This record gives sequence, C-alpha cells and structure tokens, in this order.
Amino acid sequence: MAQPAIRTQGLRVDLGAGPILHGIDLTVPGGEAVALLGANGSGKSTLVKALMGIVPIASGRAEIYGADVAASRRLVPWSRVGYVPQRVGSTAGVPATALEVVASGLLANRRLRPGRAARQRSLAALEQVGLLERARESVQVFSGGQQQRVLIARALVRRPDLLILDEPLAGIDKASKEALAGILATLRAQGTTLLVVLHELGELAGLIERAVVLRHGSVLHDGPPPPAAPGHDHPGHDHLHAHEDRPPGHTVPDLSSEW
Ligand SMILES: Nc1ncnc2c1ncn2[C@@H]1O[C@H](COP(=O)(O)OP(=O)(O)OP(=O)(O)O)[C@@H](O)[C@H]1O
Repeated sequence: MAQPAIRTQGLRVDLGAGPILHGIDLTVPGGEAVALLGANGSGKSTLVKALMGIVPIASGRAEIYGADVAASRRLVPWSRVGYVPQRVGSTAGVPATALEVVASGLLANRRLRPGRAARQRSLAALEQVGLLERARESVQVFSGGQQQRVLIARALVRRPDLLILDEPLAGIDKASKEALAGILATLRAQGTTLLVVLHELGELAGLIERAVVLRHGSVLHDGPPPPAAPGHDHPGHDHLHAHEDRPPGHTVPDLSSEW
C-alpha cells in the first residue's frame, strides 16, 4: 500500500520553556486536502515546522512518505515536498526578480546553481500562478497577494506531490485569495496532497475535505470541517451541506470558538 504523505505518532515538540505539541497523531493519505485550524498559538505552525524538520522533535515520530524526518533526514524525499512558509516580509528588501525567487526553489543543499532546465520550469511555475508576464520584475514592487503567489510558484517549481502552506490567505486582498483558491483547486484535481494552515476556511471552503483543529498543542477535532464562527467572512455552510448524506449520528461539532 502507498505510504501516507504525512504521518505523525505521539509527536511532541518542546520550544522555550515547555511543550508546545503534546503527542499529535495525524495521518494524511496521498491526495487529501486537509486544513489545519486552531486559535493563535495553538501550535499549527510548529506542527508544520516539525514536519519540515525545522524544529526539533522531543519524542514521537514525524514521517514524510514513510521517512522519519528526525532520524533519517537525508532519506526524506524533499523533492516531492513544496513548503510555503508564513509570509513575514520574506521578500521585503530583497532585490530579486520573481523569476529569481522562483528558481531558488530548485536549489538543492549542495548545489548553488540551479540546473539548465530551471529557467523553463520557473517560468512554467510563474505561469501557473498567473505571473508569467511579470517574471523579470522585482518582487519588491509586488502587492502582498502577488508576493504570496511568487512564494507558491517557488514551491510549485519542484512539482511537489505534497504541498504544505502556512496561512497562505493571510493579509492578501480578496482577488488574490480567489486566485489562490483556483490554483489550489487545480493542484488538488491533479492529485497533489494539500496541508493548509488557516484561520478560517474562507475561499478554500469548497476545497477542504478534512479539518484538523488544534487546541493548546493537541488535536481537538479531526474530521469534516466545522462551521465557521458567526461573523466570519465566509462561513463554510456550502461545504457542510455537501455532507448531508453522511450516516445518521455523524455530526459536525461546533468548534467555532477555536479559531
Ligand atoms: N521558537 C519558539 N520558542 C518558544 N516558544 C515558541 C517558539 N515558536 C513558537 N512558540 C510558542 O509556541 C506556541 C505555538 O506557536 P505556533 O506559531 O505554532 O502557533 P500557531 O497556531 O501557528 O499560531 P498563529 O496562528 O498565531 O500563527 C505559541 O505559544 C508560541 O508562542
């Protein structure tokens, strides 16, 4: 049977004074689109960073396509994984063109110059996010949404089977959110596994089939996406209606206060 894209067992991460993640068990089979939800500080980014081998694992396991991220980092098929970190001015002040930022996604550990095909692949990735025409412009002049699309192209240039995005909708305008939702829907249709950290499902409500909600570093809910809190921009009602054919007794808990 195919290895799941992601598997954690009893994953614990300690940062600073104490534990941040307490024994997370999570399996994401290939092809799923999963949202990671939870209030600020619940541990979403830390979980993603543990999967990416960025923060140390105190105990338990985290596997990407069956390879233990902590024990055998070099055996992890990183070329199959695209990662879009939380956008914290990651392009601000860097005098790079969109093409250069995207091509940097192909840099391997020991190879400083991307291979020959890099340019074509980078242009193709920029086309996927609708920025081909702007490939040679400095990313400094781009809007927040356009910068986010460049960072997504940087992940896509690897042609990943698994794409992990940390808050891709944060701080960008509605048109960019919709454009992003379209890009992710296409990837999903092509079979790409998606793990997306979100504060609310918003524009991605129609795409997400499973929600994992964290609270204080533990999994509070793992199943159908819960309804959004009243007053949120874009409640996930449409998506939830699609689940009306679930067997009696299969209820979606109200977790709206959690994120
Ligand atoms: N390097 C660190 N050192 C100490 N504590 C940390 C570190 N990184 C994160 N934390 C703490 O771990 C907890 C979880 O943080 P994390 O960024 O994973 O939460 P989050 O759910 O992604 O939140 P947000 O939605 O605000 O991004 C927070 O209390 C945070 O202060």
